[in-house]
Amino acid sequence: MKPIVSIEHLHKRFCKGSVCVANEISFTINEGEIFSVLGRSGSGKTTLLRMISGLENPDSGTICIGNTVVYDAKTNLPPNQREIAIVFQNYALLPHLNIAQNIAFGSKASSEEVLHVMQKTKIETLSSKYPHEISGGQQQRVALARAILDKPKILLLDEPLSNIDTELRTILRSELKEMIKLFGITALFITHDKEDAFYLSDRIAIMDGGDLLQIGTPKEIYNRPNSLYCANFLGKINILPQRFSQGFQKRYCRLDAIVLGKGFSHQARIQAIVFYGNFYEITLAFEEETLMAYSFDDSSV
Ligand SMILES: Nc1ncnc2c1ncn2[C@@H]1O[C@H](COP(=O)(O)OP(=O)(O)OP(=O)(O)O)[C@@H](O)[C@H]1O
Repeated sequence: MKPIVSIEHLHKRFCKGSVCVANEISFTINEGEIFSVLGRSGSGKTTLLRMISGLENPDSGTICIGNTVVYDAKTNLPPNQREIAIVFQNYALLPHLNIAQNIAFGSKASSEEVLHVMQKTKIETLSSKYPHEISGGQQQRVALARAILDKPKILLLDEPLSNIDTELRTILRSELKEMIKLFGITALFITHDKEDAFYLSDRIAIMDGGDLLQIGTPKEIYNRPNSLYCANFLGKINILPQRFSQGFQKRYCRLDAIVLGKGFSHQARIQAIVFYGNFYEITLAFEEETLMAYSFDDSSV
């Protein structure tokens, strides 16, 4: 796999050194990959994206995009020389320009290339409309068309699905993935939403307090979290008491890893049952501890 973005030992502190937002971060993003940085608010995701794009200066480290060093101790290329494109949360379309003008704005692309990208993103019929006259989904496609027109090496997506209601979000998310894969774009997606990250990503990096805690495929980080923080962050877990952890390699396990009624031979009192529609969440009380499990089977509840 060919790395398109390589970050080495990226370091950044704010507020005269008191807030660390990037702590010696190193990772690569491969060609054609959707790579997500997932973390809680304030974990440093946006600052990382801003440093890659050249909108924020790191304190130290190296950033390479394609074969070009865009930042190191001696280099600091401005955003327009980094071969990047950014899609912001609100899409940042210019209200006084029509859709075709919005897409072509600031680009050296020919009118044929603008038309081609509009056809590919299925927005050619919106050409003379203005941003306020089109839907949220169409706005996303316009923002994407504008971003990919100049064939950036990396597309940076800064929480584009935030503040959108659940129903539309699901549609936009699937369109976003379809478009990115259709154009073979390499993308860095910043998000605090686990479901979005799982849906969109080839690999996910979990970030907290300026640290990159774990990088892996969605399955790897869900099934083999490398810390209690990552395990907890991605879904509910049980921290296993010693007597249950016999036979398990791990100290903790996910609720869906416990199958009730099949060889589960410990005496327990059912403390709570919560019905979630397609499954139950059951809290079992033992003598000294509680354990939570999911059941997808009405007969065991
Ligand atoms: N220009 C700045 N000056 C001082 N502190 C800043 C600055 N920008 C960000 N911070 C602080 O750095 C930390 C990380 O901010 P950042 O916006 O990168 O986090 P985030 O994970 O993207 O959060 P969110 O999802 O809320 O945007 C926060 O504590 C924030 O208050």
